[in-house]
Amino acid sequence: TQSTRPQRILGAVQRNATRGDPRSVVRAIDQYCRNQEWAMNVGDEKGCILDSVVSEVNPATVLELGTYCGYSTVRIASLLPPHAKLITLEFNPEFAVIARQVFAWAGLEDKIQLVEGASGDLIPKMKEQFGVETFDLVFLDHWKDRYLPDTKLMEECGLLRKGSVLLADNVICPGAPEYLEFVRSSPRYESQYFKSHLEYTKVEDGLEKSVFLG
Ligand SMILES: O=C(NC/C=C/[C@H]1O[C@@H](n2cnc3cncnc32)[C@H](O)[C@@H]1O)c1cc([N+](=O)[O-])cc(O)c1O
Ligand SMILES: [Mg+2]
Repeated sequence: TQSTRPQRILGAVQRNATRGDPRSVVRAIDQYCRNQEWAMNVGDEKGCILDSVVSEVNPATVLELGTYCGYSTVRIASLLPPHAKLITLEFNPEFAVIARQVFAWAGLEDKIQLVEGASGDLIPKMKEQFGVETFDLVFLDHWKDRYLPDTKLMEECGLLRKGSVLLADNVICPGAPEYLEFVRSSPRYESQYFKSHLEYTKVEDGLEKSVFLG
């Protein structure tokens, strides 16, 4: 039977990456998606911006919305301090199965908690079910029309504190216009645009970093 794109990405990791070496997993996925088959990973160019924001924030608690194959999850987790926690939400069970194997190959299972379900349902349960107070960093990379409603939901659920950083992928392509308008005009956020390119292409895209001011 025909394999799926996530299955082929996992195959590229298992063939080309070194077990327990997260950076080799990231490199294997980038090489496969640049040379063989495009996929919606944040990619190597925007990934460097992601790395710099993660290093600057040095978060103890991270929330990722939209795991897909786990490329950005591995990229973030590989930079976290020893006792930091990364929770990633994914509602497609097939993608979750692949992502868990990618985390295992990278040797990062202990740092990453993948929770299967829809962000809109899971965000209100974060405190009670997952013992989270607030998130130091949130990486938004799920359906673009969910960025704004989920941000408002995180605020309402008290999951953001003064200084929490939201980092959103694809604010230009495919685009998240309502989200961008909100974080750039709201007095409760200090926003900054990092211009880059859509993964593995020359098309403009970028990341928007928004600090919650409380
Ligand atoms: O569409 C894009 N991303 C959507 C990502 C979606 C991923 O997040 C999950 N998800 C969605 N809502 C969810 C709610 N809750 C949990 N998981 C969820 C989906 O099951 C998928 O694994 C995209 C598209 C392009 N592009 O060039 O077309 C480029 C990119 O970088 C992209 O990120
Ligand atoms: Mg993306």
